[in-house]
Amino acid sequence: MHQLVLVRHGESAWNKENLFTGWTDVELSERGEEESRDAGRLMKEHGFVFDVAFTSLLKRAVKTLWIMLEQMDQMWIPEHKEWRLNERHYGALQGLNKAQTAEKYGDEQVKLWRRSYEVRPPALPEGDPRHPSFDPRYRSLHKELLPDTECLKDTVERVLPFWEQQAVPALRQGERILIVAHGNSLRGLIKYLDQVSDDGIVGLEIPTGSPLVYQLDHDLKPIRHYYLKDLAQDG
Ligand SMILES: O=C(O)[C@H](O)COP(=O)(O)O
Repeated sequence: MHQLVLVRHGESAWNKENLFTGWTDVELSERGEEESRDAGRLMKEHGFVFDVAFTSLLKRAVKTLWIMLEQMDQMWIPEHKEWRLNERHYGALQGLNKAQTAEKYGDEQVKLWRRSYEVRPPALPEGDPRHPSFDPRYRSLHKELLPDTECLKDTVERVLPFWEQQAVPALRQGERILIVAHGNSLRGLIKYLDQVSDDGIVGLEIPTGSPLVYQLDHDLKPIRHYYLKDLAQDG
């Protein structure tokens, strides 16, 4: 059996303000830092030990990882920062308030943008300074890889190469891995792991800062998954 733990970053400053975030690089809120400490303590209490960690290039995920590793006294393990684990790119919606956007475009349209599989939000305008091509952290990537908007399908398609080329080899070597990412990049990975349908994924929500444990069989197929908080509550 293989161990995989997925954690969505703790609450961010823009989660708190209910703003579309995507690739915007925002800090954790104080609550998000507390969630991260609690998650690290919980994993330590349950004896979780990791051999390698993966996270995105966005500080809300990186800091969540660091805070949890510090609580577990495992800051020494190798960590890999992967653009492919970044949150789904929300295009021109980034920075807009979700409630105000729903008032302007309607709840149904916003739900489609947020939770459907193949509906992309409006793209960033050409030359928008927020485009990833202006961000030095992506300078080594071919421009056609850099999104100006993404639907969940797009996100799945850029997360899966990470899964196949980075996570699978580590798991097959018996390494216990921790992945700290984002609500939608994790929805995309979970869709693949659990073979969730395009319709079924609409209802899947990932809470912030809550370790989700996957037990995988020899073929890396999920045997079971559970939130560690639920296990703790069940005693
Ligand atoms: O990018 C964001 O706005 C959040 O991280 C996730 O937003 P969502 O839950 O609206 O997809």
